[in-house]
Amino acid sequence: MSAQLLINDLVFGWPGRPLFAGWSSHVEAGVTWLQGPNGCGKSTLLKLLAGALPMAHGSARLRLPGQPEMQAADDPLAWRQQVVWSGPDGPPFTHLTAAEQGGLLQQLYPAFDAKAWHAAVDALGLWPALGQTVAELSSGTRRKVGLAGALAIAAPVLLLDEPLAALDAASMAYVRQVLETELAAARRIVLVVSHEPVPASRVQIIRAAGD
Ligand SMILES: Nc1ncnc2c1ncn2[C@@H]1O[C@H](COP(=O)(O)OP(=O)(O)OP(=O)(O)O)[C@@H](O)[C@H]1O
Repeated sequence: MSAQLLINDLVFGWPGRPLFAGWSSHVEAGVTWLQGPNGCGKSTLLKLLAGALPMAHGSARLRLPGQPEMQAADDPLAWRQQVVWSGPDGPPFTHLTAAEQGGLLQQLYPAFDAKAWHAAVDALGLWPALGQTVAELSSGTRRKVGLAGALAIAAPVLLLDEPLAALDAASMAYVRQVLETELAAARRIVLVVSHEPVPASRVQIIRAAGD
């Protein structure tokens, strides 16, 4: 059995904007590309799955080979160590340098892989940025620091929100190559929200409730 993410009866909306009204899905290992019109709730869905937003109702469960099933709500810390999210704004602690971000992730995530961090830093051209605080970096470089961190954690679930947006051509090619590798390995679950084409095993279309 490979990794499986099961979303059951998800209900969530923002005030005046219902998004999910009892939505269920079953995500297998491999790269799944989430598509849908602007504002349908793709980014919100990734935040819900990351545990950064509470569901109004429903559940997210993770099945990993040889391990007991986990539920997001049961142990939020354990969930976050298995489910890594990278958003378009870069890492949250902007007073830390890019190098310190790597150090922080190493302490937080047992699955942090220092070699993969250095490979991502190299490929994304981040060496000159390592000594600067995230707040001092351009928005594109900030995103790259967040992305390098997420790609360095060998967690069973990786959630990428617009990983290609605002990247230079070389960095885009690197992210696509990482996704190709994930596709070939198909060992973990990678969910990607992107308006740019990404290599993927399957596409899932999202529509907001009521649209
Ligand atoms: N923090 C928030 N507070 C209130 N409403 C929000 C918040 N975040 C998102 N929304 C609303 O929820 C809806 C879905 O937003 P979301 O960013 O998840 O959509 P999306 O499908 O990722 O859109 P896009 O393709 O434009 O990036 C939008 O109508 C948005 O305005």
